[in-house]
Amino acid sequence: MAPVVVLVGAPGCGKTTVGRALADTLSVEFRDTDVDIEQMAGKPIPEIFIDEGEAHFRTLERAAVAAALAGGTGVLALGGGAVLAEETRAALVGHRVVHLSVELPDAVKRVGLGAGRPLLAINPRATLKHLLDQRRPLYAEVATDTVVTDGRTPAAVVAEVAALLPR
Ligand SMILES: Nc1ncnc2c1ncn2[C@@H]1O[C@H](COP(=O)(O)OP(=O)(O)O)[C@@H](O)[C@H]1O
Ligand SMILES: O=C(O)C1=C[C@@H](OP(=O)(O)O)[C@@H](O)[C@H](O)C1
Ligand SMILES: [Mg+2]
Repeated sequence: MAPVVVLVGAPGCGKTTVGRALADTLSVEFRDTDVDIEQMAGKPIPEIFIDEGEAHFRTLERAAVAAALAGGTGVLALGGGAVLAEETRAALVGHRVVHLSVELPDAVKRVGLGAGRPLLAINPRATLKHLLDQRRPLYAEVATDTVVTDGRTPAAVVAEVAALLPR
């Protein structure tokens, strides 16, 4: 069975937060490929970046996304960079994919100075701007729906995503 919904979007758009709450609302399981990658590697994401580098992380991520899509968990959150892989974009065709969109001001506020995102460890604002510019077309390419998250609470976003799903 396919996941009920796959969430994509930039770091800080709320994939993990909204995904977990949405899964609760729908009484289905929640899966986050970042957690799966950490389990595969046996270490946190920042350590994978430090020890093996981003390319290795992306290899693990492609495998984690493919396994999770085949696994059929209810709500599936991807990492923000998963859509960079052509293979992953192709694998998402036919799934219900919701892009949680966020623009720079809210993304910066939300990711703050948190240590969990190695790509944003240096100059988070400039890096996020670059990531958003590079990835916006890729999120649009894979998404079946887009839900705006700027200035909205996670609960409001959850309700809008839930309303898109078949009952
Ligand atoms: N709609 C929202 N409004 C305000 N803060 C949010 C919203 N969605 C998520 N957050 C907060 O932003 C941070 C990043 O959210 P997270 O779910 O980890 O994003 P992602 O998984 O997309 O990177 C968390 O601290 C979370 O509580
Ligand atoms: O944007 C990215 O390339 C990344 C986003 C992170 O996930 P979130 O989007 O959940 O923060 C995580 O997969 C890793 O740090 C790389
Ligand atoms: Mg996340």
